[in-house]
Amino acid sequence: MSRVVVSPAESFSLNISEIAPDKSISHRSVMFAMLSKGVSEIENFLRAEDTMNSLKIVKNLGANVEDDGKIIKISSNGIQEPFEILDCGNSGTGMRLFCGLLSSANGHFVLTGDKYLRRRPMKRVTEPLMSIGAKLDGRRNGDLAPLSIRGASLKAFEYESKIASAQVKSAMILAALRADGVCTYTEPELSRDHTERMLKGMGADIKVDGLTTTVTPLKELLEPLKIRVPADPSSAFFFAVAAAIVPGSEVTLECVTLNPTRIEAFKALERMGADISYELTDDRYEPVGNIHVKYAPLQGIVIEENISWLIDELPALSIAMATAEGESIVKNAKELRVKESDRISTVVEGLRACGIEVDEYEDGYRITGGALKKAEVESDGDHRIAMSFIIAGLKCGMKVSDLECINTSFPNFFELLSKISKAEFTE
Ligand SMILES: O=C(O)C1=C[C@@H](OP(=O)(O)O)[C@@H](O)[C@H](O)C1
Ligand SMILES: C=C(OP(=O)(O)O)C(=O)O
Repeated sequence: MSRVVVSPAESFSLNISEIAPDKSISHRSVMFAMLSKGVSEIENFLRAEDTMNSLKIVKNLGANVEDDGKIIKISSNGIQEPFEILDCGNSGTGMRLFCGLLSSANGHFVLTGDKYLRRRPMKRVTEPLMSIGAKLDGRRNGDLAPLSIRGASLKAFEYESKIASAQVKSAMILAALRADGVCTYTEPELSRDHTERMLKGMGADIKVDGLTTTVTPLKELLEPLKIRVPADPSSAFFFAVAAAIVPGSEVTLECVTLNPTRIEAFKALERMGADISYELTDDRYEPVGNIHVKYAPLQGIVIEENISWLIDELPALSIAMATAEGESIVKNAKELRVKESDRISTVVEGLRACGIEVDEYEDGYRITGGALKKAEVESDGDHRIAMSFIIAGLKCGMKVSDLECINTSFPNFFELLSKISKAEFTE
């Protein structure tokens, strides 16, 4: 299944309750279980490559994992030095958060990943961690994986980050839990806050005041985590765009996290004209609920603030922008260049292949909405690019190649797509 030809869709009306579970929360759930004194129970864990790699790493670090296929139970007697190299696969979240978790653990650890992850910058975590005493190294002076970590004693810190990154923030919060005094971390814009919510829910002393998070190191192990992972808004968003661009369509996306740091792309789609409503159904670690999206003609939009709140959805949003009336601009989104692919280049090249006028900037792009035409697009090994252009195919037909990457975050994507469109696979 390395290439797919997608046919244009007729109007559809769907309820989807099987959107892939949240990737950010799934990674964190298995890592944080290692900081607790009892048995953590994780229901609806994302069984995709990125998060299964994190689960495997947690096992290699000595956790006791029982999995009946529905609930994963994890208990730990503390992090053990592993016999294996720890392979994070394609996952930036996995690699960067493990750096924070392992920096203070007893032993030697080697983290690696696939060829895409091994080209992504790691200095953003290795540098601040090393500044508080962590012993890390990697290719290009600690910027590129494979990374090695020798656990060490960490000093208390007051760190001001220049980038709004939940991965960096989470790595530093995990380090702070084992530091020798109270720590503060300040970010330039609020990034997704699952780490703070989940660790607080487990009893950690974490206070958030605007952009500053204060962490008091653990005096004892945390309470076990008992969580049902909600659906991932970043995965749900592909089907939101599908409903927003196929005239006469509507979709209800069930049990999605409604965390405000995660649903900004839905808000942007709403500002473009789509008819969107939200219904809260649960609120434990996270607000969770249903999102209803109904087609309406779209207008262009400018996106320049709170970029980290919709960074992963920008490729899919750019498909909506390409079908909208008028111009859309994305600015301040340089981070897109260091994701699984350089998502500014892959979006720009893909849309140009579909006949859309696009200007590329260092930190974003300008899209002039128009008639998308069928083209052949390569994903460059990037799941979000592959799924975004498949969704564009619902409008005009599309051939997309290099599809295996979709398994990193959304293994049942094609099963759900088949409810809307005919997809034919070729080698
Ligand atoms: O913390 C997380 O779970 C994530 C944070 C974001 O990355 P950055 O921290 O690099 O912005 C996001 O792009 C990634 O998909 C998941
Ligand atoms: C950027 C992403 O993930 P990660 O950084 O964890 O590889 C993503 O899923 O779009």
